[in-house]
Amino acid sequence: MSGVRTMPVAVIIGMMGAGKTRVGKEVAHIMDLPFADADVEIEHEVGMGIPEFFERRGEQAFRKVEADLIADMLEDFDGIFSLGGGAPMTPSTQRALADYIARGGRVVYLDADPAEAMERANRGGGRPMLNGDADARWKKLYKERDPVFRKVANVRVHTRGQTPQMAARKVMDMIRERIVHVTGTGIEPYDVCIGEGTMNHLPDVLGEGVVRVALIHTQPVQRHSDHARTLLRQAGYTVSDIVVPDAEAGKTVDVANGVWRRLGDEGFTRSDAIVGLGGGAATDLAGFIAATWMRGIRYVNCPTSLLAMVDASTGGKTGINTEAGKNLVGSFYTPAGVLADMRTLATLPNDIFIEGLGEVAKSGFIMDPEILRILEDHASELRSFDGAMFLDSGLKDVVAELIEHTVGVKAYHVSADLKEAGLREFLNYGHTLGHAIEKLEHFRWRHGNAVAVGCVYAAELSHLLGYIDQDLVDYHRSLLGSLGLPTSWNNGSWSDVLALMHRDKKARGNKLRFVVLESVGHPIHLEDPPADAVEEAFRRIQQ
Ligand SMILES: NC(=O)c1ccc[n+]([C@@H]2O[C@H](COP(=O)([O-])OP(=O)(O)OC[C@H]3O[C@@H](n4cnc5c(N)ncnc54)[C@H](O)[C@@H]3O)[C@@H](O)[C@H]2O)c1
Ligand SMILES: O=C(O)C(=O)C[C@@H](O)[C@H](O)[C@H](O)COP(=O)(O)O
Repeated sequence: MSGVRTMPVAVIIGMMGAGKTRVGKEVAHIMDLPFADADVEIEHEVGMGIPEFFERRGEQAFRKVEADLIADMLEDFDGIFSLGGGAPMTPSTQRALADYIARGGRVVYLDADPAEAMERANRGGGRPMLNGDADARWKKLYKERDPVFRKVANVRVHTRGQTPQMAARKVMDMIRERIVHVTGTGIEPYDVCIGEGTMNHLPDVLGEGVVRVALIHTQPVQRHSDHARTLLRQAGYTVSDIVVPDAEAGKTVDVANGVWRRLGDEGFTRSDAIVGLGGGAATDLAGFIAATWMRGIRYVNCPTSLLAMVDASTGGKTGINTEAGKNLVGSFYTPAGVLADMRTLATLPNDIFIEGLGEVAKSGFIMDPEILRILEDHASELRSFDGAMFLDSGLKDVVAELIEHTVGVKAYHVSADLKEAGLREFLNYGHTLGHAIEKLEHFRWRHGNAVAVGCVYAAELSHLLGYIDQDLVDYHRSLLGSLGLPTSWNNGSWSDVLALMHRDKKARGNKLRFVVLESVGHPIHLEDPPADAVEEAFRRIQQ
């Protein structure tokens, strides 16, 4: 073994005949990686074929050699590694795979159609585990192994009816996925899956108990909702397609009422589910419907805007706007999963992409300087985002990295403080003024743009009170400006702004509360700051 600790890019498991070797080789070929098959490695090591080894030494001896070899390869092989069908049944291998996953590994369960796999497994013979009535043996083994495979794998790929090339593409997309795990007190753990084709996981995330699915989406994302509907119908769900008014026009009590009526008319029960697909407005509404229908049913978010991917779809803040203000009615209600399918970004207009960078930068300011570095390094490419070119460009990896980091910041705060008793308020950096701007602009200003101005305002306030120096205020303006985000606003009176800031959810009684920075990555709560500083900071963002 070499001194440097390395590990496979992916480990492929599955039943005999699932295509582990064929598909694994194809994945390795496309990704330009080495491929190893545990059975072939074992044959080299023991100097004979597996049937002969079984016959001479028995299954127990074989499993011991197999487990030792797998343990070594999990520490020392940097490619695609396919395991024999029975390997994951050995407890020490299960532990080694769990450790590999904990180190960031991907254990892919290649879940083939039983008839196809059985037919392939029987071809050519040479499988000691299928001696006798091969079909009956295969079925028995499947019954024992399938639940274990599901447990030990963190990626499951269905290959029914697919050519090895198609299955390999699917595996590749899935092993390239980035997954952020959200957990914490009061949270049923769930994953945010980021990558190309993550929407394909919808049936797995919804699960088997669900019968009807309400697919809530807006018209501009029709192409993506068509795809989701097809996936859901293929998986056997009864799908109600619910198109809601676009953007903030969808986050109203009238729209919510219309959706509740549809759910009632179509017989939605507690075992049914909601899928929210679209920008943050659609996922906020869908989550709110899920939280309120029968006091809470399962929901999955499929965010399609950058902002929804990095922020709105995760964390369980659901809600609508009312006459009183933005997001003042809602609930904390956690999704069963979030599928951020980067393919959907191919149709995203440039201005809506840029808006999303407002929340990305906010997350950098409050916690993760790496986000700020990536934004600085790629500002001009990000600013020129073009959906039509995006998936074939190098920007794709940059954006995936930004999404993963930003969701990580969100998950950290949400995991520690789901109901926003303190720490989670830091995610609201820039929002006290931001929400007021949105309301005064009758929601024609985009959320992320308003948050960008709000961050500059918070920086000015922090500087006026002596927490940060002018350089950091200037940095806010230059970074946000370089991304194409606004840094000033001059379209409303101070008294209107102040009144709305008093309705912010962070306010207590007559006292305003803000989130400000002490330095990058160190936000603090600012309670009841002096009125003249609060107003002077506003004057400074008017220019
Ligand atoms: N719940 C939370 O934690 C949270 C966090 C941040 C923001 N939000 C909310 O999210 C909303 C803002 O989200 P947003 O910026 O996504 O705005 P949005 O939902 O209004 O979407 C912006 C526009 O882009 C369209 N769109 C989205 N994806 C598209 C795609 N792939 N192709 C083409 N068009 C697409 C939408 O239909 C809409 O017209 C606000 O209501 C904000 O309050 C909520
Ligand atoms: O998740 C949170 O908590 C946030 O504050 C994230 C914000 O970026 C987001 O805009 C959220 O919708 C604002 O929530 P609100 O409670 O201020 O309405």
